[in-house]
Amino acid sequence: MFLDSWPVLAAAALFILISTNLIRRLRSPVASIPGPLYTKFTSLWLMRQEFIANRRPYIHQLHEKYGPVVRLGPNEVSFSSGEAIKEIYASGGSGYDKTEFYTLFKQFGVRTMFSTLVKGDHSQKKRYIAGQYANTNIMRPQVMSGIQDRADVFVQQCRNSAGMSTDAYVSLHCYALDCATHHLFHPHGTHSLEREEDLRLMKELSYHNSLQRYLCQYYFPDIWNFFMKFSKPKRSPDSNDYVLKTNEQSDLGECTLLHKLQASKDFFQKTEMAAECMDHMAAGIDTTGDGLCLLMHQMSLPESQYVQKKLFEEFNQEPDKPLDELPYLDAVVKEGLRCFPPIPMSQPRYVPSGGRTIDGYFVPMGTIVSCQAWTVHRLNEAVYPNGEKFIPERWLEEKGSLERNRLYFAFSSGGRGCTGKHLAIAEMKVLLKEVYSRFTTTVADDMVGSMELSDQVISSRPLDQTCKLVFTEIK
Ligand code: HEM
Repeated sequence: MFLDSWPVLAAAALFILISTNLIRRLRSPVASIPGPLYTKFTSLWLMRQEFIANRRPYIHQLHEKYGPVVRLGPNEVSFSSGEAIKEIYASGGSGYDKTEFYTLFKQFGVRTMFSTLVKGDHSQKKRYIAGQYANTNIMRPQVMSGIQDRADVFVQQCRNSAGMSTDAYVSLHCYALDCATHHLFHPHGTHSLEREEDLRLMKELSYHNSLQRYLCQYYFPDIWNFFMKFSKPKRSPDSNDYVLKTNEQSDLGECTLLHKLQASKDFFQKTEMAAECMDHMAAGIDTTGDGLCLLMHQMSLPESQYVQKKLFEEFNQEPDKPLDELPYLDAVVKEGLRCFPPIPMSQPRYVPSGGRTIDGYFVPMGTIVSCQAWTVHRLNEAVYPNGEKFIPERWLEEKGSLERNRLYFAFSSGGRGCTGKHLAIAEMKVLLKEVYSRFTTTVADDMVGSMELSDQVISSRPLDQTCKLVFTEIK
């Protein structure tokens, strides 16, 4: 009797399960947030967009259609207002906890400051690390002279290739790697602008295609771990070796990160030190390299040639003025990172217990919420009019300055914002000053590669990873 009716019972059980699930989703406060109907029931479409590297443009389109708050799935919401940024990323100092997405960024199997999920654990690590990245430390001669030396090499290479087509994508990523490793490991930093063996590290770190692999690891961890038992491909083996060997050195400059970590060895185990350094090396190369590359490409287009002239005038008027007292240079760097944020994608966080009201909507505990710089910087017309356009002058206007800076999300916001911000800005300003006080740049005739953004796991890079420019010396 029972055997006869089991298919009916199974179907009934399945029906009850699906309908309770549907009712739960429809009753959730997330269901009343604007968004496509299907996102009330499933995240599958979002997942598909991620696998085809289209998450950022997809979310941007949804914001264009539905406004500043958009439901992405039954358990995920995207925001784009300043109010939401403040709540998600800065409430209580460092905002909400990170999601498991950041587990993907473990190094040598351990959590770094970046991949630590919970507030308390993060702030303990940050206490030891943040000081080395404070502006006062970055401005010290030991750090700045290392950046200056690398910029001098870059300029020498521009001189050697003046008038010819040069791939600035390669040299700018080398510059970013060399500056970051100088700050991490001086005197054991890389010289990839000059040395072939260091150039290999830059290529290994910058020319990878791992988006789908990371996503499989994130969405299907059990299957991933099962297959990894049989084959464990080593991520960036040369870079790992370099970091592990350098971590054995004991003659490090006192401004370096590794010096500070070694002095805090009661807190950091050896593997943790290496993981932290590896993470900062990776964080420092593509971000600054891509940021500079996208900016210099934009400045080399015919419509932005005037920006180069204005920079040249600023540099020439008072050649010895400190970098942080050059308002137009500051405006150019800010506008470059506003238009082309190297981390333009969502930075996911969990709504804490009790739920929160964000931008007027109640969002229950455990919902994944995020903002993406690409949308924040483009769809807030009142703060950034003509948001699609590269207009450095907007940053010079007194009116609206507070709002512009408040909404600026290139380095994220709050206690979990970019630790390397001052280092990155110093690198960018030194290089732009050295280049544009001597050269003009134009896009080379043989530049056929696309500069469209190609999304990786959290960062984006120029699609074809090439940017051919011509450097012409100013007589
Ligand atoms: C233009 C260059 C850069 C940009 C636009 C940038 C942007 C960002 C952003 C948006 C975050 C937060 C990401 C998230 O929460 O998901 C972040 C975090 C971080 N960045 Fe950067 N970054 C840059 C350069 C650097 C450099 C040069 C370093 C170090 C050498 C660095 C080290 C870090 C670290 C360690 C974190 C984690 C901070 C924490 O969790 O407390 N970044 N960066």
